[in-house]
Amino acid sequence: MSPVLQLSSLSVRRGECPVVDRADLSVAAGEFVGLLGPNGAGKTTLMRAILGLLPSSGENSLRALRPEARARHAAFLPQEREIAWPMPAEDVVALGRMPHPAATPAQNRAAIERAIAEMGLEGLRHRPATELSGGEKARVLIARALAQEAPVLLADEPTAGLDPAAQISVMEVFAAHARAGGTVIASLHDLGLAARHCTRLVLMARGRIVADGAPRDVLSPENLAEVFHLRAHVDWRDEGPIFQPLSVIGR
Ligand SMILES: Nc1ncnc2c1ncn2[C@@H]1O[C@H](COP(=O)(O)OP(=O)(O)OP(=O)(O)O)[C@@H](O)[C@H]1O
Repeated sequence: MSPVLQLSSLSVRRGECPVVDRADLSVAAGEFVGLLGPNGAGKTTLMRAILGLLPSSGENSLRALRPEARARHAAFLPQEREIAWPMPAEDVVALGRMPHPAATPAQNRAAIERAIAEMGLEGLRHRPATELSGGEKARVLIARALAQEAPVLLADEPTAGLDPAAQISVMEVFAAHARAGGTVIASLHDLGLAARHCTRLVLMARGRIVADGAPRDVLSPENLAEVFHLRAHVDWRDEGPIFQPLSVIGR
């Protein structure tokens, strides 16, 4: 299957330092990729570079698209959960339709309603978005990204600040998006959620991709120790892995 995103030797420099260092990545339709790595590993920088929000060198298939086409191809959930205007939550979700000027009102309404339902926002839709809690705002912004109906969804820490049930719901919505032929790349710090829901994990450390593959291979005891400085209990059960960080090592 041809990739929906292809990076070759993608690098981003901040001053003298490469903060993303020669990243090679090929992602196909149907994949739910968990982007992992400790704080400062380069996950946000990589996602922003993929979207053309930061200058980068190397090859990036999205860069070939004009900005309007890129916005239809890839939606982005930024790490910051800021909503500046006191507009109703459903109007924030509707902003996801901006890259679709040729869509009919019915198409727009259907996409907005789907996103509101997927994020369980029916009871919040008329509330001013600025008055919502942190987790509620996060769900509104995820719904905005879903309403964009882009085949590729890049989400920067989508589960941060969400209660456990909301975290699982978001991961299930993303997994369903991938099963329906979309592609999701989400940076995650919860290794258990990543192992349980993602089809593939990409592990970054100091700007480099150091492991890429099935959750069981990427979350090896060696990678947990060397990259995360963690000793953990991982039980790879049939119903899904159970992951428990136990202690910090070698730091
Ligand atoms: N504007 C900037 N100027 C200089 N260095 C920066 C800038 N933005 C980010 N960096 C550095 O780039 C590195 C990668 O940052 P990035 O935000 O991509 O990491 P991350 O993996 O997303 O981390 P986290 O898990 O903490 O969100 C970090 O060392 C960070 O300090």
